[in-house]
Amino acid sequence: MVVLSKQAIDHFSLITPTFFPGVPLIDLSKPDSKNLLVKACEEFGFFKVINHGVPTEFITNLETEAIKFFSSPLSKKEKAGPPSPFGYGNKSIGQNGDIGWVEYLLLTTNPEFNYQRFASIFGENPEIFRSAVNEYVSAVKSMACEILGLLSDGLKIQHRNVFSKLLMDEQSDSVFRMNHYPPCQGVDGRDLIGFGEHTDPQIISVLRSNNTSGLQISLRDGHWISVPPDQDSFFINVGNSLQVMTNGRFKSVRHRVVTNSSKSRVSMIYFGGPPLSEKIAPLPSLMKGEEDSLYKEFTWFEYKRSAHKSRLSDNRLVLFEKIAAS
Ligand SMILES: C=C1C[C@]23C[C@@]1(O)CC[C@H]2[C@@]12CC[C@H](O)[C@@](C)(C(=O)O1)[C@H]2[C@@H]3C(=O)O
Ligand SMILES: O=C(O)CCC(=O)C(=O)O
Ligand SMILES: [Fe+2]
Repeated sequence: MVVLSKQAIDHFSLITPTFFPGVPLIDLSKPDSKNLLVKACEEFGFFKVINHGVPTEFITNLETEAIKFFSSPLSKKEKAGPPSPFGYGNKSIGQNGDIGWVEYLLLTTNPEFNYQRFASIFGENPEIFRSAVNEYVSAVKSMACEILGLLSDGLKIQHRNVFSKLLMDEQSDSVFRMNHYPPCQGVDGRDLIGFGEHTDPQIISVLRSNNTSGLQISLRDGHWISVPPDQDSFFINVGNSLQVMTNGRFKSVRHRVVTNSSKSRVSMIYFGGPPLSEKIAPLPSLMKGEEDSLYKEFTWFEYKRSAHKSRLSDNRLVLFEKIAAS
C-alpha cells in the first residue's frame, strides 16, 4: 500500500471551489432532449440526466455490495489486486506513478472474465456480486446507448446507431469502475486529491455516487467548479473518442475528485468504449464544407496503448492531433 508523504500531501491538496448550480440537467423523456444534449456536449462535455430508466433497485443492490466489499479487511481486498489492468487498487492509479486518496475495483464489462478472476473474493456467494454488477452495467449501458442515439439525432446524423453500435458490439472494450474515497480531513483547510484531474479516453462515461460531494469539473475558461451531488440523476462525461468522432465539436471534460472530510464517497462509473480494432476518426457527415479533420485516424487499440503510457493529467489527444498547415 502507498502511504502519502508530507511532500505528496502538499502536492495533492487544494482549496475546494463552491458548488456550481449550472450543471445542465436533461430530462430524457422530453422531446427537446436531443438538442439540449448536443448543447451540453458542446458547452461543458458534461451534464446530468433524469428519467433515465435505470431501476433504483439495481443501483441500491450494487451500492450495497460495493460498500460491503470496501468495508472488508484489506488482506481480503488485496487478493483481488493489483489491477493489471483489472482488479483491486489502493492509492495507486494506473502504471505511471499517479496516486490519490482512493481505493477501487476496476472490472471489464465482460461478465465471464470477472467471474473467473474474482470468484474467490466476493464472499461466500460471488453470484450475488456478479449479478448486481451485470444488472447495473446492462441497464446503464442501455441508457448510454439511448443518450448516444439522441445525440446522433441532434447532430442530424442519418444512422442513429453510429455511436451506440460501438458499445453494443460484442467486442466492445468497455470498463466498469467502483471507487471508494474514505473520509479525509485534508490539510490546513485544504482538501486532498482523491482522483487527479484527467479526461476519460472512451466514448461516454456514466457516473453516480452515494450522494456525496467531491466531483469537480473544469469549465472552458479553466475554472474548477464543484458538482453538487444528486441522487436522482446520472452524470455523463464526453470521452476523448467522442470528441474525435465529432471533430472537436463535443469536448471531453477535465474532471477530478477531492476527498470529503466527513463522509465516505462511493462512486460507480461505466466507461463505454469501442472494440479494440475500431478506427476512430471524425465522422465525414459532421464535416461542414471545407472543414479539415483535426485528428489523425487511429484504432482504439493504438489509443489505449498510448493512453496507458501516459500520466493521469496528460492531454492524451495531442499525439493524434493534425498539425494545421500554415
Ligand atoms: C494513469 C492512468 C489511469 C488510467 C490509465 C492511465 O494511464 C491514463 C488514463 C486513466 C483512465 C482515466 C479514466 C478511467 O478511470 C480509466 C479506467 C481509463 O480508461 O483511463 C483510467 C485508467 C486506469 O485507472 O487504469
Ligand atoms: O469517482 C469519481 O467520482 C470519478 C472518478 C473518475 O473520474 C474516473 O474513475 O475516471
Ligand atoms: Fe474520469
